[in-house]
Amino acid sequence: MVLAWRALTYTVPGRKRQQEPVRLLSDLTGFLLPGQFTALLGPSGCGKTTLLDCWAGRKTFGQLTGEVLYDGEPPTPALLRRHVGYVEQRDTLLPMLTPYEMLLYTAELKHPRSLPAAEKQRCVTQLIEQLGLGRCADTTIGSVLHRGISGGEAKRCNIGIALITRPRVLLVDELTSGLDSYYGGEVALVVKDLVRREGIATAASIHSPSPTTFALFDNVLLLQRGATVYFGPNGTPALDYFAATFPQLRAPEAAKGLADFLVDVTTRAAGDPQTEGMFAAAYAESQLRADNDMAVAELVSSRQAKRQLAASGAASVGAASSLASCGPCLCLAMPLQRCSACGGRDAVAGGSCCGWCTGQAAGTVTPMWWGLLTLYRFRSLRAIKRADFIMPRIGDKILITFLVVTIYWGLGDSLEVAGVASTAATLFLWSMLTAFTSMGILPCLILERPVYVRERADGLYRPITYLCYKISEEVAVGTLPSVAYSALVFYLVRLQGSFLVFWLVYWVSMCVAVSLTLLAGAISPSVDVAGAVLPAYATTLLFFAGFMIPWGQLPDYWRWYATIDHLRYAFGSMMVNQFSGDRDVPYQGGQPVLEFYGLGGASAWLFLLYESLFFWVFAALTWAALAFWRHQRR
Ligand SMILES: Nc1ncnc2c1ncn2[C@@H]1O[C@H](COP(=O)(O)OP(=O)(O)OP(=O)(O)O)[C@@H](O)[C@H]1O
Repeated sequence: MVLAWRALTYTVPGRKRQQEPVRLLSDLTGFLLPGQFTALLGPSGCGKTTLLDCWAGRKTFGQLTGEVLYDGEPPTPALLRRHVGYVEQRDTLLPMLTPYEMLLYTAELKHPRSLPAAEKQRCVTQLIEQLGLGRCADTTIGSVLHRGISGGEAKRCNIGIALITRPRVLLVDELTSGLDSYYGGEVALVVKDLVRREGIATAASIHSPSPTTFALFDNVLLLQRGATVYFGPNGTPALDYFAATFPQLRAPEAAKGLADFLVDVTTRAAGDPQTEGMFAAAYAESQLRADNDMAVAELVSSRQAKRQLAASGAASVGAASSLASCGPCLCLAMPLQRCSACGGRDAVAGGSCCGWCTGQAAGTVTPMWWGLLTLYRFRSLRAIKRADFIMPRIGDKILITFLVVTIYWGLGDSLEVAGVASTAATLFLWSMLTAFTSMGILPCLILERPVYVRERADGLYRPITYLCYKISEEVAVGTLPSVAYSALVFYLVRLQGSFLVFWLVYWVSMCVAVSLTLLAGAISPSVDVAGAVLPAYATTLLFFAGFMIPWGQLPDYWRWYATIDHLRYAFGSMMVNQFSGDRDVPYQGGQPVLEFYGLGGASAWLFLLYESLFFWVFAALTWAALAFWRHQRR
């Protein structure tokens, strides 16, 4: 596949309204050819990452003009996901997996489900070998706090993720960042080897490569302030160009130290108003630019002609095979037809499919249930073995259960005024417990956001799949222990009514708290913001739950808030369960208990139903935030 770009310009709005838009890329033209390795070079801030983002279709704002063409055509999101591997600057690996597991996990979600498991394992083993990851294949990736594989191995693992589907174009940001010259060279060598062997069109941005590493690149694209300064072959041709165009510069002898020379002169020139635009202007006027423009025009038209030829050939094969469309969701018909939309590789021209059954229509190659299964298999099963995952979910509840049981031991069946008051306090405490303790899961939610953003952009799963995975994981971890805490509190405090209702209220509150916490995590830009917003919101709920101020004593203008306070339904349901029937005895001022708390005539089951509605509302809002709210502006 050939990647070509023509007259590419990218501008972002100025920081203040009155400010002019800022041009980050100016009139760039060039191409990446199969099997060639291109270095993206230039001073820090010259626009290397911006250009990679534009090629990979990852820009979320700003104005992009000009053309980015893959084999002569503007790319579709499906083409970018399938044929373009993008290794971003920042590592986005799952710390609890090993490199082998990380690659296999990605393979399970990026390859069609129809590809046999043995074939996926074979692809991963081959990649591990090609990337030289054999020695650390079974070492945990780790994180800053728990060291695992080295920085170079992590970089190679990230490159492996981009190579899983054997992309035709590979884009790598900061190929050697954070690595010493030896490991940087090693990573570059591995990529070079793959590029040549697999015929991948590859570009990598790089800072201060050693001469040996730089010599691995076939071409150089040198940028300065978003403009091309040089685009052409590496080595002597680059030196010759600079020597001929700028005889006043003292070029390094031969190609040794060429990368440093190029970056040094352009960086120095960028600081001097007299020489700032000199390099870009010279390139724009040069024969080299004219040749590059012509090469791009030829490449684009020849690729377009080739595609048209292929399309007309495919149409005639399709007509001859007379395959019927498999139509909407006729999943069972697909293995027989192996239609192009579902099978990808085993395409038979002429077949078509709605794609829902495979997930293709939603931008993934696997259906939702497969995505969920893979997330459980690779992430949840490992997470539940870790103390730092389990403790925030269980430890705090054990402590609160211990306190409630030891403080209110055996008081739950008392109908004295003091007994009723202490039981109401116990039920209030118990109904609000999950709203506060669920906050323990916030940090890990926000910290894994970069992984979510990358995996979603790579088409591994949809926001709904991720949401269902997160909710079900939390609920699954909390359900069994919830029976234990509820039973301890219910029977040891000697609470009355139905244990089933008591436990169900706790369980539904836990589900509501999970979806609320996920919502806070999804909309908050950082752990700090989420950590401030969520407790503040939960605290407001306490005032209107019906215990601190009974419903009847609430000012009229605050009743609306009590109506949308889910704790009110949790507390109300527990109170009705505890005090209905004979236990609804006269309480303060001679009023029956339930009437005093504004619960006269209320139904425990109906309140439970109201409370469960909050779960769906918060979950729907979380889905919308995951799908449409972009924290990353790039
Ligand atoms: N959203 C934005 N608004 C304004 N300026 C931006 C925005 N995004 C990037 N820039 C600026 O655009 C320039 C190019 O940024 P980019 O990240 O592409 O540089 P780079 O060459 O990759 O840098 P480095 O080598 O240090 O990673 C920088 O000066 C950066 O500050």
